[in-house]
Amino acid sequence: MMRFVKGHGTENDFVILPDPDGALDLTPEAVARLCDRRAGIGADGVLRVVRTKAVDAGDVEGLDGAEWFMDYRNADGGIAEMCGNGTRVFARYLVDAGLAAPGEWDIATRAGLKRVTLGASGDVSVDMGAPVALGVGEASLGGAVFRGERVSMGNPHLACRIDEPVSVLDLTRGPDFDPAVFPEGVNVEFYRPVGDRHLEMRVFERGSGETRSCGTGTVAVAAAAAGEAGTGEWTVDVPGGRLTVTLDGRTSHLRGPAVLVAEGETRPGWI
Ligand SMILES: N[C@@H](CCC[C@H](N)C(=O)O)C(=O)O
Repeated sequence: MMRFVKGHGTENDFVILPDPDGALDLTPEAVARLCDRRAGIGADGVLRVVRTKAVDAGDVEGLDGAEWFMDYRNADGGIAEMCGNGTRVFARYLVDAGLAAPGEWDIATRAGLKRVTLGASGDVSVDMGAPVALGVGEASLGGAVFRGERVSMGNPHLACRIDEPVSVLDLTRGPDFDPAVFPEGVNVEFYRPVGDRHLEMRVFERGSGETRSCGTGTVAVAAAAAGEAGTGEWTVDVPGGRLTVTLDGRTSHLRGPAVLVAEGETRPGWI
């Protein structure tokens, strides 16, 4: 039996598993079953909520500055370094559960400490760190080749600018890419400018398929659209809503809604 909370950030949805002492043996198979939209609870990923001192986060240093570690898993059970919407929903959960106070504090992730800012309700903002531009790359979809900017947000992205509305894309199948260029896989974003510092975006996420939003992806496309010296506030419309990205040349911030919608328990023996 497992206690869970369900939440989302601009419809990028998560099963949240409170596991303060790290007692849960969370296998990839269990994650995939939880995220299954027909036979499980259904989600783009899992956020295990565990005390930093109760986990071994590999070679990531400096995490003990944060009480809570976000153990993020993709819907296919795979591990990802970072999830922008996940950190926002994770922070909302901690405040809602009385495990942290509204304000400003760090969450430990596999991509290092991420500082969140939130009130007792409303939007959650997270300092996502500096987007790292890695040069051009390409992916193909439905026989067409899309060139874009490779960007690391701790996790890998390919941000492809397109000229037509993003709604025309068929993302029922994922883009193909060269595994020699993206040995860890890649999250592929398609974006189009629709106004002044205003973009629309769709994404095909590594390990989850098309999702209705991706926080690291929105920062990656804002950074790609802004170019090298770009700073300022960007609005990014995704199928699940609207996110705001602020670039200041040193770091990036992601702001938007984070909502908890349900809680419950899995049936004994199911997982
Ligand atoms: N939706 C997330 C990103 C989740 C991880 C991604 N699928 C990966 O494998 O890198 C976000 O909001 O950033």
